Amino acid sequence: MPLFVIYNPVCGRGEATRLFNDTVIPLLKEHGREPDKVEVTTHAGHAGDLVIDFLQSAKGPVSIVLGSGDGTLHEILYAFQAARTTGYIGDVNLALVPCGTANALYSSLFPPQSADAQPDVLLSLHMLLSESPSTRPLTLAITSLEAPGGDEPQSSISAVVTSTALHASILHDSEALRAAHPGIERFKMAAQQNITRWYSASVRFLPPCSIYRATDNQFVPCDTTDFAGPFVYFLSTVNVDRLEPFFRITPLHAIIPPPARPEPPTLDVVVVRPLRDKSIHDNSLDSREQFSRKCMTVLGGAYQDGAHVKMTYGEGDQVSQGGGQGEESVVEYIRCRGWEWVPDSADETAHFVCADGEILHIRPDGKAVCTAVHEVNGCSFHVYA
Ligand SMILES: Nc1ncnc2c1ncn2[C@@H]1O[C@H](COP(=O)(O)OP(=O)(O)OP(=O)(O)O)[C@@H](O)[C@H]1O
Repeated sequence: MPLFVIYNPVCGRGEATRLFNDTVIPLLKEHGREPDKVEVTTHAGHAGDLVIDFLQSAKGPVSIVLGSGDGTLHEILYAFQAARTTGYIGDVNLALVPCGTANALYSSLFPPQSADAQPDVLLSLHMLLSESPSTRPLTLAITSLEAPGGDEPQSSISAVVTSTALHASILHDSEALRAAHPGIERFKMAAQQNITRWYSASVRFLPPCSIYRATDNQFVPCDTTDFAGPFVYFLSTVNVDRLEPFFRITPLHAIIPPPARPEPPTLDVVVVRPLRDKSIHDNSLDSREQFSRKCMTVLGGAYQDGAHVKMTYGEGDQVSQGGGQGEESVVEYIRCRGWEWVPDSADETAHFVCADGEILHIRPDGKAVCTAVHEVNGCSFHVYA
């Protein structure tokens, strides 16, 4: 199978060049796998062009060793989506070498054992080099931004996360902090800036659609697929149970995995709506500050191995950890084929959508429609794991 090696020299802490020259390429050669091509990205968007160029010369399935974070993978998928016809129909098999900041996909496939242990970044590559390599198919999420006026919708694609509300605002604001804070602390700083904000929008989930019931630890059919706002948190993932090695925001993806192909692909969605809290009666600053404290506790549960999915509204200001019978869960955890997010025209910040770190803007009176798919333009993606 043709082998392409590509890495982003500036992602994460800028260590990919050393890792590839000292370790990855020598390891491939030791195993008799001389790459057909080795490329280094030189600018944003370059990875997509390089991969499409390589595939145009390939006849069948290819293997790609990708040294990057999730953003570079997003660019490759985006290039496939934008190209419409790449001339290539087949499988792309990726060996991920995590070099980025968050590495959500890699750390979901290979969860770290402890925060102290140095992560092994070569596990996907070792699988490619093993005698019987196995791969897992990726589900992709296509987001279309539709607006009145008949213009062709703008669209994007994710292999990790598609979000609105707090998470999209955090990603939007954290870009401005990237130069001064290259590590993941910039996400926490941006979270502080946005934690009291509520987002006015309505949502429709696309079937099949089920909701997690913590009391008996299973998904059950949704009573309704229409959710009214305001929202604090609205985030969907594919392929991952975490966005950082220890931020396990959609843990059920791993604990109760979605059905395998040929079943329709699904997204896992985490929703927090403040007006479900019986102690909140209005959207005054006091109420938003009161709710923000609960929200921090609940989202902090993602750092405790995904404990947030079982948290319930307790007495007054309290959030209960385990959740008692009859207590309302704070998080609504939905598994569905897709969703439509319709922001209120007056709420500017509700118009941001994040697709694997790329920030999209819903146009006035428009909406975002996100749908899970198995392939893009005749091509399906797999990762060695
Ligand atoms: N040579 C380059 N110079 C500047 N930017 C580049 C270059 N090559 C790629 N890029 C850009 O770097 C961005 C960041 O890369 P990537 O997302 O892979 O890493 P990250 O942001 O550090 O990690 P993560 O996405 O896991 O948080 C990509 O979106 C890409 O556009």
